[in-house]
Order: sequence, then structure tokens, then C-alpha cells
Amino acid sequence: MRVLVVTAVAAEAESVAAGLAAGAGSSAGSSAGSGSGHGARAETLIAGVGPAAAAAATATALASSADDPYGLVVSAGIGGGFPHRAPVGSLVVADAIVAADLGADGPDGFLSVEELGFGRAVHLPPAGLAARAAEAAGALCAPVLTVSTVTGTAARAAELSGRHPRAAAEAMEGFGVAEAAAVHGVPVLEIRAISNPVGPRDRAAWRIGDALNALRDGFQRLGPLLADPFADDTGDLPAGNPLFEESP
Ligand SMILES: O=C(O)c1cccc(C(=O)CC[C@H]2O[C@@H](n3cnc4c(=O)[nH]cnc43)[C@H](O)[C@@H]2O)c1
Repeated sequence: MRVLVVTAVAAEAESVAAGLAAGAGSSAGSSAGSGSGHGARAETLIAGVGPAAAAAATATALASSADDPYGLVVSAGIGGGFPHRAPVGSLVVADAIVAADLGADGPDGFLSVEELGFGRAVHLPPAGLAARAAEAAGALCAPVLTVSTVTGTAARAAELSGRHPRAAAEAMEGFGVAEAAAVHGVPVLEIRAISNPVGPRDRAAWRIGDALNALRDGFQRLGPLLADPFADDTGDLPAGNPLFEESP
């Protein structure tokens, strides 16, 4: 199956490609690269930062693939981790991809675009696949928030955590990728390697190199699954994964 892995920047695409190549014992490219990890036909796409860039690039790639369509889209990259759930250097696979700041604010709090009646605020990856991907990658399986502004205060982190108590990470592209995938009827996954805590802005706390290494290792381990993502899709969740938590 052809798999499209969408990253924001080249360094993330290079980590993904290196992981797939290491898993396969063969080489894989980066920006428009394709890896043959364990038979996976995974191609990386560098879409730019933020949900709009991610959606535009993903939709364009999917629209251009009619003669050999993608069977799965994966939003991948670094992200911020809610510290009590996802420490720096860990991996999170999304069981829900949540547009956390798409809506309306007001004196009574935030209303999501869904609560406003204008569309959807959550995309759900196939539950069994997300769980198997988390197990394979050694990742937590939990909601990942998509934001247009990186959280930089404790108050904002607490607000997001309050609204999404199971959320483990935030990043800026997942929901855009998922919107494009949904338009084309293609299932979506999101995987984030944690580079910094979600909270007060502290550039000294960033560990981008560690996160990129974790992303590479995660994709090395994901290679066999991506070769045939739905092969074991019985609808059951894998037993015995201590990192897995129930879907919302
Ligand atoms: O200037 C800052 O304080 C700051 C802190 C973290 C990340 C940034 C970025 O501009 C990176 C955006 C880029 O990386 C992903 N990312 C990484 N960490 C986070 C985060 O804590 N919250 C949201 N996105 C994050 C994101 O997906 C973008 O691709 C700046």
C-alpha cells in the first residue's frame, strides 16, 4: 500500500526516511523520497508549518495520486508534550486529532467549531491501527491537539489540559492533514516525537535533536506495520500494551 507521510520541515522528513531505510536495510529519500521499509511504499512530503500549509500540500498530493492512490496518510513530526503524560524524547500516536483552537472564545469559555455548528473539531484515526502503531513504535496512544499558536504560558497549557484532559501532545499540522485526508476518503494517523514541554516558553528546554532521533527510531519500528497497515485489522485492540489508553 502507498503511504504518504507529511512533515512540516525537511529535518522531520529526513528522520522519517532514515527510520524507514534503517528498518528496511535500504535507502530512502527525504522531500519527495520514498522508502521501501519492509515493503512499505512510504513517501515523505514536506508541507510547511501550520494546519493551512499542511492541508493544502496534503490535498494537492492526494488529488495528484488518482492513478496510484494513497491508502494511508500519516502526519509526523516533533511536538510539545503535556509533561505529566508525554516527556521530552517520548512518542505519541494520536487516537484523536483535535482542532484545539478552532472556534470562538467568550466570557463563558471556548466553543469549538463543532459546538458552533460549523464543522468538525476532531478526526479519529482507525482505532485498531492507531493502537497497533503505538505498540509498534513504543508510543503512548492518546489525543494530539492541533494549534495555530504554540502554547507559551502555564495558563494556556492548563486551559488546554482542562478542555482535553487526555491530551498528551500538541503540534501544528495534524488537523490540517486529517482534513485533507478526510476530503479524499483516506484514513489518517498522527505521530509526534516530543521536543519540548507544553507550558511556559523556555527555548533552553527544547530537545529537537532528541525528538528527531526518537522520530527516526519510531519509524524504523513502524516499517513492518506501514508495509500493510490494515493486514491485522480485526477491529480488536492489541492486548497487553501498557501505554494504550481508551479512546475518548
Ligand atoms: O518559540 C517557541 O517558544 C516555540 C516552542 C516550540 C515550538 C516552536 C515552533 O515554532 C515549532 C513549530 C513546529 O514544531 C512543531 N512543534 C514543536 N513543539 C511544539 C509545541 O510545543 N506546540 C506546537 N507545535 C510544536 C509544530 O508542529 C511545528 O511544525 C516554537
